[in-house]
Amino acid sequence: MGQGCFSALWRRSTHPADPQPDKIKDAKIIFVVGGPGSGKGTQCEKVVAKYGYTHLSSGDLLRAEVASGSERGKQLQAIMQKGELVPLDTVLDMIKDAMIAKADVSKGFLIDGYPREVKQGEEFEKKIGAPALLLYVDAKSETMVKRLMKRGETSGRADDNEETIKKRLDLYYKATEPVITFYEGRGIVRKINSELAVDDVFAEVSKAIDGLK
Ligand SMILES: Nc1nc2c(ncn2[C@@H]2O[C@H](COP(=O)(O)OP(=O)(O)OP(=O)(O)O)[C@@H](O)[C@H]2O)c(=O)[nH]1
Ligand SMILES: O=c1ccn([C@@H]2O[C@H](COP(=O)(O)OP(=O)(O)O)[C@@H](O)[C@H]2O)c(=O)[nH]1
Ligand SMILES: [Mg+2]
Repeated sequence: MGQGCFSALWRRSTHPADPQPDKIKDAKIIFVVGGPGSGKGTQCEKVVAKYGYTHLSSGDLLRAEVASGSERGKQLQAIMQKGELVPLDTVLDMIKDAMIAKADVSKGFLIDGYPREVKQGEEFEKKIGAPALLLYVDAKSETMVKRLMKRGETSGRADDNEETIKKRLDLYYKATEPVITFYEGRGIVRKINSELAVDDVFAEVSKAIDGLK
C-alpha cells in the first residue's frame, strides 16, 4: 500500500541485515486473520491458556510502542488513529523480535492481526517462515461494528470510534481478504464462524488446532 518509499526510514536501526535466526526457523506458526472486532484477540487468549502458544498481536505490539511515548510511537499513533496501515517493515521487525525473545519457551506462535495484506505475508515467509495454519475469524460487518462500538466504551483505543471503524473495515475488505484467498490456495485456511458464543467459537478453533498434529 505505497509503503515502499517509507520503509528505509522506519526500519529498525538495530537490524541492518541480520541472518535468519535459527531459533524460530522451525517454530509452529498460526496466522489469525479476521476483520476488526471479529474476536481474534478473544480467541487467541483462550488458545494460549489451552495450548501454551505464544500470542503476538501486531496491533498490541504497535500500541505498546505508542504507549512508550517514543517519537516513533507518535508517528504510529497518527497512522493508527486514521485506520491506515503502518509500513510493513516496522510491523514485521516487531513481530520477529518478539518471536526471537520467546523462541526457547514457546510451543508455537499465534500471529494475530497479521498479515494485513498479501505482501506482508510474503515478507513474513521470507524473513521468518511459513504458517502451518490460517485461522480465518469470520463475523458479519454489522456484528464487528457493534462489538467495537461497545468495546470503545471502555477500551481507551483511539481507533474504536465510528469513523475509524468504518475505515478499518473498508481496508480489511480491500487489503486483508485477499490474504485469505492467497492461503486458501495452499489448503491451510480454516474458517471459524465467530457469530457464535465465545466458547462455541473456541470449540471450532480447538478442532482446527488439534487437526495440526
Ligand atoms: N458475542 C460475542 N462477542 C465477542 C466474541 N468475540 C469477541 N467478542 C467481543 O467483541 C469485542 C472485540 O473482540 P476482540 O477479541 O478484541 O477482537 P479483535 O478481532 O482482536 O479486534 P481488533 O483488536 O480490533 O482487531 C470484544 O469486546 C469482545 O468481548 C464472540 O465470539 N461473541
Ligand atoms: O500489521 C498491522 C497491524 C496493525 N496495524 C495498525 O494497527 C491498528 C489496530 O490493529 P488491531 O489488529 O489491533 O485492530 P483491528 O484494526 O484489527 O481492529 C490497525 O488499524 C492499523 O492501523 C498495522 O498497520 N499493521
Ligand atoms: Mg485484537
